[in-house]
Amino acid sequence: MTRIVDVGGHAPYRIAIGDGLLSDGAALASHVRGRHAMIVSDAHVTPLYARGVADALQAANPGLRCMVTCIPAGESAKSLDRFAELLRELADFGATRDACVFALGGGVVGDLAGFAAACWMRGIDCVQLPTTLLAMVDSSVGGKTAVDLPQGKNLVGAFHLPRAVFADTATLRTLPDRELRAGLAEVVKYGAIRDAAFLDWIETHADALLARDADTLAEAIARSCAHKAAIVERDPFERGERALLNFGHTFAHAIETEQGYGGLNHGEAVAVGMVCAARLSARLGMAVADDTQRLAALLRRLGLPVDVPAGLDPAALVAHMRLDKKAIAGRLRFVLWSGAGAAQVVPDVAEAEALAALG
Ligand SMILES: O=C(O)C(=O)C[C@@H](O)[C@H](O)[C@H](O)COP(=O)(O)O
Ligand SMILES: [Zn+2]
Repeated sequence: MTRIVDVGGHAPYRIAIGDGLLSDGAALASHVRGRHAMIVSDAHVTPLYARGVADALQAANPGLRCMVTCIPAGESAKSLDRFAELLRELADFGATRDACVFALGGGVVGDLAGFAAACWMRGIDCVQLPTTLLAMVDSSVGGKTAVDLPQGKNLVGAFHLPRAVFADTATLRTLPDRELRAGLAEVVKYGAIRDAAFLDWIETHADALLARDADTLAEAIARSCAHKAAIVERDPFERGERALLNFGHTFAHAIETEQGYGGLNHGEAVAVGMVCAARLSARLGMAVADDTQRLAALLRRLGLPVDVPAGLDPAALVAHMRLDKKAIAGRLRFVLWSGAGAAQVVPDVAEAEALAALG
């Protein structure tokens, strides 16, 4: 069974979630307007799925020229250097404005390939083919594309909506456990910020999610995508409510940056960040400490970290937070929590409070 989530707005597109979608060459090829398809993938995913996608595309459209380009696995590939390399490859490939980039992989591939598609000839089509849970429930949807700088995560990027998203849930069978858990952190985020019943559901289904029960995972993906779609179609450029999707991310990005993108992965950092944000909310009187305990307990149960890694300099973390994209006029803004299902953006949080929330 394929689940569909439609994302409305000025350039609507469809998210398809189901088993075997990467083999559906006709569906994939229907999004290619011209003759060039570049499949961008990483060193883990390329050997598993890239040839299959290229063959499926070519079988559906024999006139198509397909190329596969492979980037190193891991967050450090989300760099300006890799970005420039992809642009050079698009040039060598002779990609014209009707070319299509297929981003086959996790969040790093999606963000990097999406950014290259956003910039090549001022914007070409991009189809997202997420192969990690995190990319399926979050990064492949909504059009945020970016690379990191040593000074901060996702600091250079563009909003560039995908033409379509195909989440082939068969790929989750080969996903390392750590990556599965990272994706669950973003799933928990949706329950935390806007759906108390979904948070209950995650608690009830935690074991099934960890055991990769196919139906339970597909339901979690579809419900997460529906939440994200509802927000990004109303606020594609993060002028308002989209910032709620950044719950936990001010702390998370600071940790990822301070660790040089080689420590916690994004989902793990978001887990820690959400607990810090919940603690901060309790300190500011918005939430009760029990809610923080409940969130931390669920994340722990899902195998995620909840404490800031030892040895990180709190002052350095706060310095990174000042370059957060939500900050205004140098003042810290956080997405804070009022308990299950409710969050809001709070401007001008005192540095001392942010420091204390690190735990
Ligand atoms: O789509 C969004 O909006 C989000 O904030 C979702 C986040 O989970 C995601 O990590 C996003 O890439 C963070 O964006 P940033 O603007 O904080 O760099
Ligand atoms: Zn995130």
